[in-house]
Amino acid sequence: MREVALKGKKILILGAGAIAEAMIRGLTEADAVSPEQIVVTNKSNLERLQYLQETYRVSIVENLEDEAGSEALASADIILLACKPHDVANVLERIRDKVIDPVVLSVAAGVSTDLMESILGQNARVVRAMPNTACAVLESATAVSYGKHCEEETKTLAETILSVLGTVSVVEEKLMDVVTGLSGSGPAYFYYMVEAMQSAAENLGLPSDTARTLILQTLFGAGKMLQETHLDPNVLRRQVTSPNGTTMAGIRVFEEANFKELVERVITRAAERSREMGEQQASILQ
Ligand SMILES: NC(=O)C1=CN([C@@H]2O[C@H](COP(=O)(O)OP(=O)(O)OC[C@H]3O[C@@H](n4cnc5c(N)ncnc54)[C@H](OP(=O)(O)O)[C@@H]3O)[C@@H](O)[C@H]2O)C=CC1
Ligand SMILES: O=C(O)[C@@H]1CCC=N1
Repeated sequence: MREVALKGKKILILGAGAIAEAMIRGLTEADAVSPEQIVVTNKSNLERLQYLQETYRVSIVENLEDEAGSEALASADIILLACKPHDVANVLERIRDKVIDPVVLSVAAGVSTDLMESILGQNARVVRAMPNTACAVLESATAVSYGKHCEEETKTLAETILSVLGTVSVVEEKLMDVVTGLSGSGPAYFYYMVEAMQSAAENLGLPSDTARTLILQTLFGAGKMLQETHLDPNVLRRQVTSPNGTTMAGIRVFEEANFKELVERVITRAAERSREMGEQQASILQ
């Protein structure tokens, strides 16, 4: 089914940074898309393009204005927009007259389908997605919402690609900024926690390798417990928390520092930042 939907589709990726690489790696390693179906370009960093070409065997285009660039634009079935939010309007303006009705799948934080439609023309099929870098290992938590002109075929195509890379949740577009602050940025929150646990463990005398093994397996085990038992995290937490034991003592320190409130502030601020970046792009067009 997946092979049929993606078979022969040409994917042009505008942007060659962290998320583009994670998606390329996931799609090619899962064998969902062959490297010949993918063309990547960026603004100016040729070394980076060459690295992607050598690593994943994808094609690269240095300049969208030359013959190879024009050919890549005209033949693209899907344009994956993976540049920074502040480059989106400019990039879309440059390509709009050179593409032939592709599906535009944007992963840019904050940038609305309205904005993209207003640049590309009102019939453009525009998809706004928010994956995370775990695309690289096919474990992204991706959310998606659709522009006004996406019919079932476009939705199926987008969800087929994204579901290769992990889970896909369809959400109302007004929730995309929250999703961005939650699961788009989310891996970094867990990595930050791991960094903190690692340095605490080392400060308390554990060898670095041992600390890393213990922390990563604890993180992985907790995630698997949440997924496989379907129990509420609160229930699972209580199973670890013996009366008057070590966990209770540790959690009390979290509570004294208002940890839950802090996490809410973190996600609220990240969501707000997504909104701000979208508004900055919208204001350029006014
Ligand atoms: N990193 C993440 O975890 C996630 C990021 N995103 C979104 O993905 C997008 C990219 O993020 P990320 O990969 O981290 O960013 P990076 O800074 O790593 O990459 C940005 C890429 O965009 C390229 N670029 C800039 N201008 C143009 C242009 N005019 N035409 C083509 N390419 C261009 C840059 O090229 P050059 O190097 O030559 O300047 C670079 O390859 C952002 O919008 C972000 O919101 C979404 C989900 C997760
Ligand atoms: O930090 C960012 O802006 C991007 C969006 C989600 C994850 N990284």
